[in-house]
Amino acid sequence: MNLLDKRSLGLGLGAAVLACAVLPNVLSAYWIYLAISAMVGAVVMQSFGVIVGRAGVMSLCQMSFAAIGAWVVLRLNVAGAPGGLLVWLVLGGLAAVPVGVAIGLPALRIRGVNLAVVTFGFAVSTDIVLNADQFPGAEDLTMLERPEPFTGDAGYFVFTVIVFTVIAVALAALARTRLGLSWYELRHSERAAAAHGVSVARSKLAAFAISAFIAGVGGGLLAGQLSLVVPSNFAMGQSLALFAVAIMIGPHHPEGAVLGGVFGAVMATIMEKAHLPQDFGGVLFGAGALLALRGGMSQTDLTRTRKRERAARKLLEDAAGPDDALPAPPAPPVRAVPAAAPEPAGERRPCLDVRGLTVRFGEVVALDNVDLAVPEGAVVGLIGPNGAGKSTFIAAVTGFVAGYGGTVELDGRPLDRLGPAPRAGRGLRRTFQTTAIAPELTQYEYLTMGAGRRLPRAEADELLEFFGCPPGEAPVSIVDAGTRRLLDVAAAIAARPRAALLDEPAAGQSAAESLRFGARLTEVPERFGVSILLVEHDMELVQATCELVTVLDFGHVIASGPTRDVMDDPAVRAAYLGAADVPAS
Ligand SMILES: Nc1ncnc2c1ncn2[C@@H]1O[C@H](COP(=O)(O)OP(=O)(O)OP(=O)(O)O)[C@@H](O)[C@H]1O
Repeated sequence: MNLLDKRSLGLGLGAAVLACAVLPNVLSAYWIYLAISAMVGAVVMQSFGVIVGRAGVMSLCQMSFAAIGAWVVLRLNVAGAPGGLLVWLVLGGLAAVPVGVAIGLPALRIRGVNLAVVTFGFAVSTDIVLNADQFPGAEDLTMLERPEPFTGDAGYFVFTVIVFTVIAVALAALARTRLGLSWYELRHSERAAAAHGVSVARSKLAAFAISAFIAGVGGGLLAGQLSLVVPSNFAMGQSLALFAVAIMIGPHHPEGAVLGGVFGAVMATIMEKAHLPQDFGGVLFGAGALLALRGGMSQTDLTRTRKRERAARKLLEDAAGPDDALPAPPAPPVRAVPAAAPEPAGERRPCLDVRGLTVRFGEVVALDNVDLAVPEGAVVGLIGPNGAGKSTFIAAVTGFVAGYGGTVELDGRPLDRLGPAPRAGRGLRRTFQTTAIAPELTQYEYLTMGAGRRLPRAEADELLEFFGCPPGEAPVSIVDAGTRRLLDVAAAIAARPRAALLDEPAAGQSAAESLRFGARLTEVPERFGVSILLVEHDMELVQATCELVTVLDFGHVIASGPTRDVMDDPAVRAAYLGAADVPAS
């Protein structure tokens, strides 16, 4: 846990203790009631924080999950079930989970506005069902028994703060796990998450399940507050308004969840005092959400990211000394061939073996019967003009193209029936031409994500230094585009795959940086045990780095073999490189 996280946790726990000690003694009964409403709202906000704030999924039915939790708690109360409110809250949350998973299933195929429509449809259906009957206990006015010593309103406020804090601590711990980090990745790019071996389906369903559980607990807490709840407590309009608050504030951070809860609780009072219709509050939330969407970040994300950036900049300045902005990365010597190559690459066992790869996009034949092998411990180049099929090759080999012809084998095992995440799990990693790294993550977190395991600091530091990236505490948001590509490569290598397929990793770098990167790349097989396929337009980099090269043109292999031979091939020079562009070999 870094210093900022520790400080945030300490501050949060301190604030919770202070709120419990002070507020019940200074607030009037009316304001204590509102404070309970704010904390109940904050718990529901935490559920938005998981699904909307972290996973970036547009869910408009969180109040429906809350209604399930409330219903279960009230039913257990009426039945006089053992355990009391605390146990009933957990059962209410658990009852919402299968429904959350069922609602999450369409999210595996659809996203964005279409998914929002599906979840809103569920909210509407729940509204209809709830209005058809009363909540348990409403008919004979059965009051809900709160647990000792939280029976009074002041005590119940403390109870809600405790529940909120327990969930906040659990979520903070979860945020540091692979699942928690994968939600941030999903929010920015499902493809990038899959390339890191994340099962997008499992990760999304887990987000729905956990957020439904928390919303169910929130609904149960509301039942504990009111005893007699009515369908309008969970109306679809509430889900919509709270969704807007979530987008605006960012309830995936505890302070955002509390702020959202407070807004929800006091907005009606503020509107009343301002002689405005209550629905006007929803309009304000909507306007705030639009502003946040335009800015690309919620308010709490913005505040936290700025704080992290300030701390990281200071770290960088301290590391660089007075004269340099960034520490100069060590420059390993340029070598054309890995030192440990025991025999020419062409004669070594292929680690990745692709045979007869054919990909069609409608009438376009992007790849036609392409053979390519990456020998164990080699750096192999794949070059060709724009549109030749290089990125398609990487996409198909790593499982991002459904229905290709030919075979892909890693260490002799066929991968053709597997999707991207299992292929990554088997040891086949890739990077993308356009990086989509979540800017909220630190570099350490991103490397952990890529590694797919707990990454010791020393190992992460070694990787970052090796690829010339800033210190690991630096958030991705302050890392420039060129360095992000290197970070992407470092994250792929962190997984220690058998082979990494790199799509133009040096794009946007100066000639000197590119050569320095190439020098590092030649060391990768020996140092990290990873064979490399390098797609590049920079011919100097390819010549300095690759033992073997394959040239594609219009989806066909026009040459393949040792780099020097291929570069000297008149057909290659004529068809692609243009003799003048090729440095003399
Ligand atoms: N999803 C797609 N749908 C339809 N056509 C596609 C798709 N992806 C790629 N293509 C086509 O396949 C061909 C190969 O494209 P690809 O992006 O693989 O080339 P490339 O060699 O990587 O080019 P560049 O160097 O510009 O990245 C092009 O004609 C392209 O228009």
